[in-house]
Formats: sequence, C-alpha cells, structure tokens
Amino acid sequence: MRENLLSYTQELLEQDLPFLLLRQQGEPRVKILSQNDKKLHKTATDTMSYAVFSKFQNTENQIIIRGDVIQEFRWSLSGVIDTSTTVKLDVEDKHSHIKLVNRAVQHIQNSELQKVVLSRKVTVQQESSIMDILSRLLDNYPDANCYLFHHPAVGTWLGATPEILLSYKDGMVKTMSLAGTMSAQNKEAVQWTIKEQEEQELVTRFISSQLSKVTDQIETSKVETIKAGELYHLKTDITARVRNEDLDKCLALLHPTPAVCGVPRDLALDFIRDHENYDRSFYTGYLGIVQPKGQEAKYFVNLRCMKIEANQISLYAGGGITAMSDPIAEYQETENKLRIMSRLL
Ligand SMILES: C=C(O[C@@H]1C=C(C(=O)O)C=C[C@H]1O)C(=O)O
Repeated sequence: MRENLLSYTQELLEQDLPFLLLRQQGEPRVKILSQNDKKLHKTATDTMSYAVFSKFQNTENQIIIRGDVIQEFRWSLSGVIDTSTTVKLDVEDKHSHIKLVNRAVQHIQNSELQKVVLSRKVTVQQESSIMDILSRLLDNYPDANCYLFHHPAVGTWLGATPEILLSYKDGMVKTMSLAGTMSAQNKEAVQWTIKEQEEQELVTRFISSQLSKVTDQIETSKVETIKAGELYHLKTDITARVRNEDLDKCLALLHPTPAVCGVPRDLALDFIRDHENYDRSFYTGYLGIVQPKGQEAKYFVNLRCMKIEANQISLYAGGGITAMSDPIAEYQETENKLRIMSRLL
C-alpha cells in the first residue's frame, strides 16, 4: 500500500541506489526497477530487464539501470487533489522567453525552419520532502505516466508525462504525435486554431516519414483531443510493423520528434543550441523499461518534469513555435505547463 511504497522508495534513496519508479497511465500498480550497486552503465545486456534514461541530445550518454530487483506496489489514491502552490517566477525570465520566441518567429519567416520547440527552466527552493512530492505526483496524475528516476550519477528527476515516444510488443511499434496545447480550465468546447492543427500535423508527417525508413506498414489514427492534467493536446496514434532488430534504429529515427525539437530537425537543433541558453539535460529526453531480449519496450518523452538537486528544484516547460506563434501566448503556455509540476512542490 502507500506506506510500503514510500518506505521502499525512501530506503533506495537513502542507499543512493539507481532505480526507476514508474506508474503507467491508467494503471493502479507502481513498478520499481532497481540495481543492487551504484555502477554506471551506458549499455545493456539484453538478458535482463533494464531501465533507460536519456538526454535530449547526446543520447549515447544514456543511463542504464540493470533490473536486479523489480517490485510492484498498489497505490490507492487519497482522493485529495492538491492545488496549493504555484511557482513564483521572476519578470526577467518572462521577458527573455518572449524575446526568444520573437526571435524564432522571425527566423522561421526568413529561413527553411518551420517549427522549433523552445523551453525554459525555473529553479525554486525545495520546501517539501521527495516523499511528499512523490505522493502528490501519484495522487494528482493517475492519467499521466508518473515516474521517479534516481541515479547517483544523475540525481533525482520526477514527472508526469502524457507522451509515449515508442512502445514495442509482438513486432508492433506504437507511437504518437502530440502537439498543440490549450488550457482546460474554462471547460468550453475545444476550438483548435490552424496554428495548432498545422503544428501537430508536422509532427505526424515527420513520424510517418521516419518510420517509412524501416517499414512500409504504417497506420495513422484520426486526430483527437486528449486531456493531460489541466491541458488539452492534439494527438494522433501511429502504429507500424517493425522487426525486433530495427528497434534501436526506430528509436534513433524518432527521437527527438518535432513535438520537442522541430522541423527540419537539424535546423531546429541548431536554433535550440544557439538561442535557448540553458542545458535541457534529461528534459525532453526519454525514459522507459526494456524487457529481456528487447521483446517488449516502452519509452516515454520526459515532459512535465522536475529535477531535485541540493534542496533546489528545477522545473522545465516548452512549446512549439511556428510562423503563426504569438509570443505572449507561448509564454503563457509554458506557465500553464510549469503549473502542473509546481502544484506538487
Ligand atoms: C515541450 C513540451 O510539450 C510538448 C509540446 C507541445 C506543444 O507545443 O503544444 C505539446 C505537447 C508536448 O509534445 C512541454 O511540456 O514542456
């Protein structure tokens, strides 16, 4: 139950052992995969389950956690939705994000770049224990993929992501094109603008075209509106038949998708590197669990997340910029995304 999960997790943290705690969307059970020693692995042996934590860029520096012990816990929801805290942001940060978006819009209008995802990081003092933050995470977001990742070489990250990068089972890859964001607070009928529809369509087209390099059996669903916390997004499900040996290639073809990077990918990466002004690190990277011999795997995009380090907490959020973006609205979108994590603090 709740206490068992918390004391088990606390113990792993106190021993500073590598582990990934994961509760997938809609599942009552929380899985904790942990390694018995502090070794830093960059590659996996495929006879055991393992967890992966990868950065936005430099994916070869990914962290692997060997699944020496795998435990499952039930987490009964407390029914208490916490809406207390919001992050206090400084004005400088607001101005610099608006300036950054303005610059991107101009660049898009004058170059081949069509979309770039720009983000920011906000750091605040840690006031609650990790266990309190984890409890609120699991109570508040049963409909997201909630995780806590810890490794002595990386520190502690946690998040509630709505986005699957890739899941693989029985020769089928499932992925999604997720983009376009609207606040779900004022529960009116959702009206998407052309900007959001086109932005999401770019992601779908990119994913299909990348997957077509390893398979010609790809299926795309209709676009639907999904709710993630207090936000709505546009989503298309994409499934493809892929050979087991092409799985790693598939991952490399997909990541980073234009949901977190942009189109064309190389130009978007250049723009992010030259202008974003901070290191995303594992934010917009991916995390997941791979079963022995890679027969089954599931990777999530690391969004709606935070890093906890030396009593400080960094929150991360971004949004897709196109020629039609309104810089103030884009700033507000990052605020709305930051609120999802800040209410757990
Ligand atoms: C980049 C983030 O989210 C991504 C960007 C979105 C957008 O631009 O509308 C929507 C969902 C995510 O794919 C984030 O949450 O930080």
